[in-house]
Amino acid sequence: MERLSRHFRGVKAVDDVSFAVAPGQTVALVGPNGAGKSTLIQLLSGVEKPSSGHVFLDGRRIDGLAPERIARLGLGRSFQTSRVFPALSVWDSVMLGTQAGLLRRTGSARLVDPLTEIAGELLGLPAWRRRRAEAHERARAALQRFGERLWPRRDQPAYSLSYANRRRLELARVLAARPRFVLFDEPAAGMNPSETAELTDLLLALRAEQPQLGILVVEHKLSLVRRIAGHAIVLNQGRILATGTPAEALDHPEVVEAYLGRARRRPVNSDAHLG
Ligand SMILES: Nc1ncnc2c1ncn2[C@@H]1O[C@H](COP(=O)(O)OP(=O)(O)OP(=O)(O)O)[C@@H](O)[C@H]1O
Repeated sequence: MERLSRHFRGVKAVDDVSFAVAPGQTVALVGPNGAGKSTLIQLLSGVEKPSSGHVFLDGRRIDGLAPERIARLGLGRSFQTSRVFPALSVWDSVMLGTQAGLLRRTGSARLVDPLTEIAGELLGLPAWRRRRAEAHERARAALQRFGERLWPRRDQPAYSLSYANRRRLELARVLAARPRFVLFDEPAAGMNPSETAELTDLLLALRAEQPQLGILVVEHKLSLVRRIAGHAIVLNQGRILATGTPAEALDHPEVVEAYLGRARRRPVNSDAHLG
């Protein structure tokens, strides 16, 4: 993103921010409440439009595009609160997630064309059967990534899942699209320390399996940030306050002074909560 800003009636939520995430890089975005992290994710995923500045994906400007178009170009995102429909089954929720990835390949202009879908299903067209088999495979892989957490519950409605499993389902939905870049908005929010450690291991495994995946993760839990991110960016009042390795950025004197006063008195590897 280049000189990206978003102002809301005088509030500079994001103010002249520029940085890049390369394929294979994991970047953490941290900062206190109200720093502008969520607004930045909204801008990158097309939900909000910038007041000024640009967003590029593979050198192509995407800041004017609709969110579903951006998703189809290979930029997936999770939401702070799960976006899966409560009444849908776990399986159907993840099947929905497969659509962006499959349509990216076919280049279809629409997310789902209902008439084609119905005709394909009724007639059992070969192309439709292939696409469906591929969607099944992606959904299965995305759910099984979470071990026994989601797969045995695939026929249950999403509302019956525990809180942590609903968060996992949100990530499975994103990963089922096989994005090339992902934006994770507080994936560990509300998780206890052992759930957070499990999620950290899962993200490390994901990175090992997909070494070209670019990840931008907003997270308050510094234990996760320190383990998975190669690079950290600290935002404060919409602007970049510090960047570097997580150790450099988080231990930067200004950051420590402003936000980690409490955490500094705790062991360094504690699950300090920034903000
Ligand atoms: N739609 C909006 N209208 C007006 N102000 C907004 C809007 N969205 C965000 N803001 C303001 O922009 C600033 C940045 O908010 P944002 O939610 O991006 O911060 P954040 O770093 O994600 O915080 P948190 O960690 O609490 O999620 C805040 O002052 C917020 O009140």
